[in-house]
Amino acid sequence: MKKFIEKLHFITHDIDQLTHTEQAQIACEAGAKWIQYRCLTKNDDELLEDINVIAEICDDWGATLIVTDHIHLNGKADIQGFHIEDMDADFTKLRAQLGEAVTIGGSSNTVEGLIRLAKEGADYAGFGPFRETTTKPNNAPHIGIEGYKKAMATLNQNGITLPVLAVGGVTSDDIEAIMETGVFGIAASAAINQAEDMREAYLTFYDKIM
Ligand SMILES: Cc1ncc(COP(=O)(O)OP(=O)(O)O)c(N)n1
Ligand SMILES: Cc1nc(C(=O)O)sc1CCOP(=O)(O)O
Ligand SMILES: [Mg+2]
Repeated sequence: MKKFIEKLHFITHDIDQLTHTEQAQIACEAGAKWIQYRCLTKNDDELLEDINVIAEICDDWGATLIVTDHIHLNGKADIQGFHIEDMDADFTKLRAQLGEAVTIGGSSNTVEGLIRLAKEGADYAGFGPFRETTTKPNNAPHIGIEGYKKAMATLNQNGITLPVLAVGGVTSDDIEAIMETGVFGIAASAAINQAEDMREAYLTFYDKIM
């Protein structure tokens, strides 16, 4: 089932300045239509407490709520989908488990990984890191502008239309060049939620992507 996927995904994160719910509220008030709640530090009760508040915010503002991992919470709150961070996860099995209506996104560091995600029925994929990210430092090579261009050309040659989002260390200054590579959109966290004015930062991203 083809799903609507937004071009700009805002990812919440454990930061000192703002709670996850505050981040979702500010992003939605600024126009966000896609919130990925990424919290890997709380127990289920605490997660559901956050998720129920964020789901209401998303409902009020017409935004899609995606939860990172924690697929056991499916059906326990008004969650539209899950972003699976395990790059080895079997998406065919996940689809069977979660059903057609649930949006399922995956991550990859390679074009081969993107092709696998597409074949296994992922609804979208985060492809990164664009450059170094402090949100989840990792050792994967940076994709960079040329990497996105090459990957998108390969996907096109193979007739793969999976929506690919650039992720990892993206700032508003990068948006134009990234979007010119042919990726579908961008997912970002730190450049928005750690900006001096989060609302302003979200709006800058939004204006440049849309
Ligand atoms: C849209 C989107 N893309 C990528 C990620 C991060 O996923 P991943 O890099 O797999 O996660 P870590 O293992 O680095 O935590 C995301 N959350 N959303
Ligand atoms: C959770 C996560 N992992 C990423 C990776 O590239 O592995 S990017 C990312 C979230 C986005 O991060 P930013 O704060 O840099 O926008
Ligand atoms: Mg990562």
